Amino acid sequence: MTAAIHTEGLTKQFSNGRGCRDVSITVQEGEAFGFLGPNGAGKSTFVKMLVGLTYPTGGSASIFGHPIHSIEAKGQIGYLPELFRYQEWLTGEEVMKLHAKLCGVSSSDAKRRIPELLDEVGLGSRGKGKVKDYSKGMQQRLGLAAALVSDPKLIFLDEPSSALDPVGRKEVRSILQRLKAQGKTIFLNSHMLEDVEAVCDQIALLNNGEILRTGDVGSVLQQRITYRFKVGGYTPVILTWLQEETGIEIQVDSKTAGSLPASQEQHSTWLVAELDNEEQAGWINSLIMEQGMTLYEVNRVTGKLEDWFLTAVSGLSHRGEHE
Ligand SMILES: Nc1ncnc2c1ncn2[C@@H]1O[C@H](COP(=O)(O)OP(=O)(O)OP(=O)(O)O)[C@@H](O)[C@H]1O
Repeated sequence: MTAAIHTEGLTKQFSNGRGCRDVSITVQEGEAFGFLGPNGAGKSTFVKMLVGLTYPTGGSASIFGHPIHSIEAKGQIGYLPELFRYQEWLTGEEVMKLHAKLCGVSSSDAKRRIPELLDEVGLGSRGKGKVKDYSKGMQQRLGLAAALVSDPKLIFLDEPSSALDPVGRKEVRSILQRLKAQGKTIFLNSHMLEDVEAVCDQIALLNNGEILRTGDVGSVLQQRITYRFKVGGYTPVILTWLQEETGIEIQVDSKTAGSLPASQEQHSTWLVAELDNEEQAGWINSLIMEQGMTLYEVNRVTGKLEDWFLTAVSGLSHRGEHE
């Protein structure tokens, strides 16, 4: 099967030495690919090369087997840029019509698709209003609808929910999941790791313009995760019982143990355990309470993808921005 995206050593070096270097990836049709990286890592530059907005200075790339910059490649893609800006003097509907026309969408298809898409991104009748009166979040929603107007097979989304509130972010996540279920290929640049976890199959982490790490989201999510339980009425006897009952290594968090006066330590203690899933955390919660301890708080220490990201970039001298 021809890959939706294939790049070999794709490079864009700006005159200041920045950009991205030697990026080789393959994204199969129907896959969702998450491109992560600190600010300035080169993610947008990479996408701009693939959608034909900037020319590579090295390497090669194809979209469904067609060289990037070819009409055949461009005919398959939709793109929501990171720094979106639409014609302020037009209405949302007019922007959509313009994009439909530029993409060669027939007027009957455009007439059907535009109201559907405006509804789907939550703009609905606001599509009749001028872009100049839109909030930034509304403009981003319009950009997402415009990226989908040609019903593209491959959609590049560069930070699609950066301007949205939590409700809007959740809506966009659902749209991405629906697009994926329809078999679309999605290339997602995002700092929203929950979105990447929910939607993507594969991920790559870019740092200083180069791929630092790649992974399969399923495997990353299967990794164990640290939970902390703040309890009252702790005794070593109960802890031993908990460990025997669950077969899980649960320990007093050494960061807090001994740091408080004995009286307070007895009153409130952090227990820490590496768990496979949330069900185990729930099980430990109920056992803690059954044993007469008080459960004050439960923390999932970090998200799993966040762990993967932070571990990869920790200790790097040039995180993101090149010197
Ligand atoms: N036209 C340009 N000329 C010179 N340098 C540029 C140009 N465009 C981007 N850069 C530099 O290239 C590097 C990569 O930028 P890019 O916008 O691709 O990063 P990014 O990973 O998308 O960042 P962010 O997460 O902040 O959006 C940065 O150091 C940036 O300053």
